[in-house]
Amino acid sequence: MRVDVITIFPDYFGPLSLSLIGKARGSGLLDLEVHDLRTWTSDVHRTVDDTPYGGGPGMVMRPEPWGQALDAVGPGTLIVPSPVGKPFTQADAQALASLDHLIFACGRYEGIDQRVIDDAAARMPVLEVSLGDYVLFGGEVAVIVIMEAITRLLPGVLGNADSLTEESHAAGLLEAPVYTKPASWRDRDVPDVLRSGDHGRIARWRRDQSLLRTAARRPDMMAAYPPSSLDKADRKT
Ligand SMILES: COc1ccc2nc(C(=O)O)sc2c1
Repeated sequence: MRVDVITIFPDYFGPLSLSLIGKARGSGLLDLEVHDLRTWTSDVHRTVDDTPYGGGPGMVMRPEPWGQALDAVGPGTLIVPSPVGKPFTQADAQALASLDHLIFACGRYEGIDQRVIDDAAARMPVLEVSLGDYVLFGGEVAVIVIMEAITRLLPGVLGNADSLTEESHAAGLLEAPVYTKPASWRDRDVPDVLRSGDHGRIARWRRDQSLLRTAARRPDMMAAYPPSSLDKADRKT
């Protein structure tokens, strides 16, 4: 997968050289390049923003540098983290992980001139996404989160791909509690079923725990969880 990130703060992306993402880059599974938007400015002050038409607080990112930057690195699928974007989900991460070329545009200030998005949409798929109902300083942190969600889904990145099938949101439920040694810790014991060796019982216990957790913490996910799959899964275990 090829990924281009365009930002006025390239140093924000140091974390993408660490851990499993760093390894994915080193092994060639992920070809990631971070670009400084100011590369595509032409004035001595390398200006990327200006006052908003219609008045109002703050500054808006100018269209010219963005247009030239996207011409240079595109076409691909353009992802623009934004407070007005669609909520980013695990399903989005799974869909994006199957694509060949992603381009991330990191907004700052009050945002990017809308014509940049409209012009890009005439030449490539554009997704405006938000991480949640809160506002960050800019898109950079959102890109790091999205990149982590996508990269871990790339074949060969996670040592044990089985982790992907049981984890929260993968199957539409929150995952069950996890335990490791010691069997007793500060007078708290690991549930006996997990030490029983009875894989059928263990699978049923984990599923029940997932359903209880999801119902308690994420009723929205439960509402979206098709009853048919509840029956199917119960038949399986
Ligand atoms: C100006 O660019 C921004 C500003 C805030 C912001 N907040 C996001 C979020 O996902 O919460 S993405 C994003 C982009």
